[in-house]
Amino acid sequence: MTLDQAAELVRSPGGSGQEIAFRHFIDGRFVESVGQVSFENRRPHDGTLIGRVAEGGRADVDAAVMAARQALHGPWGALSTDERCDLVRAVADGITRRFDDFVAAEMADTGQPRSMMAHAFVPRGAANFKAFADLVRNIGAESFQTSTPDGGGAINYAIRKPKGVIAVICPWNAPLLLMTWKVAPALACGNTVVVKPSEETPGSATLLGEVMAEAGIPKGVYNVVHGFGPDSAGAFLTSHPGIDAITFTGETRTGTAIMKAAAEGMRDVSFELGGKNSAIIFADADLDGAVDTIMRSAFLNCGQVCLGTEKVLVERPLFDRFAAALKAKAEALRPGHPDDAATSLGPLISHEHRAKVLSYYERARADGATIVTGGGIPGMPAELAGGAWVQPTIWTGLPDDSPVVNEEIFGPCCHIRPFDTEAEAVAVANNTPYGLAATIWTRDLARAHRVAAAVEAGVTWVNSWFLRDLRTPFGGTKQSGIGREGGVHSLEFYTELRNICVKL
Ligand SMILES: NC(=O)c1ccc[n+]([C@@H]2O[C@H](COP(=O)([O-])OP(=O)(O)OC[C@H]3O[C@@H](n4cnc5c(N)ncnc54)[C@H](O)[C@@H]3O)[C@@H](O)[C@H]2O)c1
Ligand SMILES: O=C/C=C/C=C(\O)C(=O)O
Repeated sequence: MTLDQAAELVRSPGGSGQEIAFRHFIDGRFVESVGQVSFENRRPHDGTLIGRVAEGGRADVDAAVMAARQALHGPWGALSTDERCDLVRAVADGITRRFDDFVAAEMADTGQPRSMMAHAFVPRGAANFKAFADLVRNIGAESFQTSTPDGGGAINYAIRKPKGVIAVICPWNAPLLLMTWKVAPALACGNTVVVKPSEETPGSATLLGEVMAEAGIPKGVYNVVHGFGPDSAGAFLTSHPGIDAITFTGETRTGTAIMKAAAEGMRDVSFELGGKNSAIIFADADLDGAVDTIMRSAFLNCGQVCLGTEKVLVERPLFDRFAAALKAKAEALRPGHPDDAATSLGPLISHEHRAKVLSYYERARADGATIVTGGGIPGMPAELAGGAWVQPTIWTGLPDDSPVVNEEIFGPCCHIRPFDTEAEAVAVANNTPYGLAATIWTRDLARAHRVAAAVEAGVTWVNSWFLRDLRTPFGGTKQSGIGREGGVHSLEFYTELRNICVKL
């Protein structure tokens, strides 16, 4: 298949009625699986078939890792930092040029509204490549003037070398954003990558292969192998001896499995894992601002955002007004076709994931929740009835030990709980094995700083949410992650720092 054909197939997500073939992208070419095995890819908003996805076996993974190794020691490894960063920047320009194609691919794969994809998630694809091309081009390295007993002195200086061939394992909830958040720094630092997109969302990673070729990235630098996790491309990739490091975004329990694979051969890992994030809203908060923002942090992307809020803690004097205001806004959300401008709520990624979310809706009932709104499946028009739709849902009154307020649901739902003291709010927020994100709402900035430092989260927003400065350290504490990526912190993972001492 030529690159143009692949673009055409990915670009027209079923518009022409033809099935789209998502092939691997290995050594600069779109290829079928050696074993000719494939699986279905369906649209989450109506269940219709987008096409079939090649399922990578060991031979496909091996071919991709070999291509990445050859590129590393070939044309890619021979480039100067400036030449490499020029090419990485060209990828950002290529994504911008193909913006509509990426929006189409992400809408087809996730069912999310065009407005969200176009304004929130897809722009980050280009932004990620731009940020790291500019960072690596301009970053220096540390050195020391060292005293020596003979008085002659020495100079110690550090150099950064790429780690090698990086395995990039991606989730389905923000496919382009999250994959490029890893691929951009990996390439900018001189590595080569083998990407394993989620089985749910093959489109944008496949399309990016075309953009890489158009940008002049040498073949073998960026490779994509589709498939599943266990006993499939994911597990074959993370256990491949030719992989030098693994960056993974996904569920915490998957991280455990991947960490075991990484131990063989002592490969370094960078993990962005699950969360059960709290919003702490004090009585002096800007009520409208808090409601509008929690609406996004609880329901954006149909609640499928790792940084999203599922535990809402409200100081008692504000509790009733906050709950009523959030209920009204949630009930105004409109589920619908991703391309309908009136749509403000997309579906969940799959019927399998919907069954998981609905099991928590049932558990909330069993645990005695007051259902403020939602709790089931919305009535949808016939043409959308096959989609993985759920109602945005708000509960109050659950006990602190309910799984609904302790386990990650990853759906459009949240529990609102009153609190009376700052210490109580912090204790409830921290009562979780996760530690990914939190938001704090108060006009008392001394309290904001104090509570932000007390909450066990890798990322905390005050009077805001999901404001992202790509230079900041990003990652989870506790069981929400290992390592930090963002700005210079990404260099710590994607390069090996070596120290050289020269006797003067
Ligand atoms: N911390 C963050 O920044 C962040 C961002 C987005 C999503 N997430 C988390 O991701 C989860 C949702 O994504 P998901 O359902 O795709 O996660 P998942 O763990 O089910 O799958 C993620 C990826 O891992 C692959 N995989 C699964 N088992 C594997 C194995 N044994 N070996 C190798 N690869 C394997 C999958 O095929 C997929 O590509 C949520 O828990 C969410 O919190 C975290
Ligand atoms: O669903 C989780 C979103 C994660 C976002 C990022 O990793 C980011 O903003 O870089």
